[in-house]
Amino acid sequence: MPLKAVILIGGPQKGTRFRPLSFEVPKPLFPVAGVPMVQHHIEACAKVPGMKEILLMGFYQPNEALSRFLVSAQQEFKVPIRYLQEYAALGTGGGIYHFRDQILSGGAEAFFVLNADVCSEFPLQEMLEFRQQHGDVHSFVILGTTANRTQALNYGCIVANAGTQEVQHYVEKPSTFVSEIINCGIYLFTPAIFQHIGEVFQRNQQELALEESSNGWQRAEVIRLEQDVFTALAGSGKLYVYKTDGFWSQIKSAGSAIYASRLYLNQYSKSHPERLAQNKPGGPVIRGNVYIHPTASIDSTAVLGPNVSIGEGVTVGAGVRVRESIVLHGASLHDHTCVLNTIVGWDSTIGRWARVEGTPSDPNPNDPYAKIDSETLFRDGRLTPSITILGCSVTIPAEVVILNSIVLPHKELSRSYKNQIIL
Ligand SMILES: Nc1nc2c(ncn2[C@@H]2O[C@H](COP(=O)(O)OP(=O)(O)O[C@H]3O[C@H](CO)[C@@H](O)[C@H](O)[C@@H]3O)[C@@H](O)[C@H]2O)c(=O)[nH]1
Repeated sequence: MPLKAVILIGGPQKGTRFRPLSFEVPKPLFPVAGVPMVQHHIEACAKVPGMKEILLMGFYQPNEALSRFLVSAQQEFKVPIRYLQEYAALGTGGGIYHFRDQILSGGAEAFFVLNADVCSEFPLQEMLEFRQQHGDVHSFVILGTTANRTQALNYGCIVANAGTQEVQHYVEKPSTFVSEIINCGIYLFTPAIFQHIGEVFQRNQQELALEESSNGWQRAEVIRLEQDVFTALAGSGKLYVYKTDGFWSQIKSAGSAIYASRLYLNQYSKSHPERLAQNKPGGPVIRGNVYIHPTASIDSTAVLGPNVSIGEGVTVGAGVRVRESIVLHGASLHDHTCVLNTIVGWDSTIGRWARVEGTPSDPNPNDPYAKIDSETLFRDGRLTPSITILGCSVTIPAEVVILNSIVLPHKELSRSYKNQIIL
């Protein structure tokens, strides 16, 4: 069956919780477990038999980093990959409606839509099989997972028929409890979805025609898949939920990128064992799952892991300790530095014996359904302790301690800092 996939990558003003990291590279290209965030999506889509094309859709200005990524991903996964740029943020449903002809070109009978800012096992084949078995082949499928009662409120909530899994109610980010089954932001649609989105478009247009406004047509094109389409489809016999027990997490904040890295590194032991560093004579000590880019230079007395990703051209000196961290390309960790729960930005330097440490925001390990909280930066007017982030080209002097801080790009620090945003 000819299939396509659309990955919703959003645009620049979103992803503010990702600052200062999103200054340098669009968030969808931020490396998670050693590869750009959306490469995990692309790899999963490319594996599905019949996948004809993968479309990245967003309102980023196409830039060199994005184009280079698309070219290399096409070669690696042997499937056409294109970027479709929205002229403005059209919402999660507006973009796919605007570009519907491109999505359906070549006779696609069904297509996946995936939010870029999630990490998952992407059980796409299972979603196809589920649709085959339940409902009819014309139905739409949402990937769902279980959350705890409080955290569910931060997601789209789904009430489904226990037998058929047909969606009966859909409420986006409800203010009171609706269901523990949440929307993972991964969907399987048929071309018929465009009739439903089209109805919303027409209604928007009629409503806006009554207002005096010159950009009415443009605003009618802004459509939210969740509130505008799913809520209306619930109970109509067309929308189903396929529940997964596989790993899944949102990637909203920088802290959740470290958590997502851990989930993907874990998966590598099955899917990409070659990407996991091994303990070798004369090599650094590896604890748990660690990714090291082949061009990185690591001293044999360094101790790395668990959950560490080391980028291209990074140098790690003698006696360095790194745990639960992402070190981006070109960074340099001088002898005996200690880096914990931190993202070290591109080309940053940490002086010898310095300690750079953050506080993890991991989900409660005693609750199997807990998700990571991508909380706001401030609570009660204070910076909440979270992972430490060094923007690109930051210089940390020798022998200082940087704790729970966010350092903006190109800063040269001269002393220790604790719980601060360093502008
Ligand atoms: N192309 C494009 N993409 C967009 C736009 N707006 C958002 N996106 C992309 O769509 C995805 C969803 O983003 P949000 O609109 O910020 O929603 P959310 O708070 O992440 O919630 C959504 O995802 C949850 C799962 O992670 C769901 O639980 C929830 O129901 C909803 O679908 C992200 O990958 C984002 O980049 C847009 O105008 N255009």
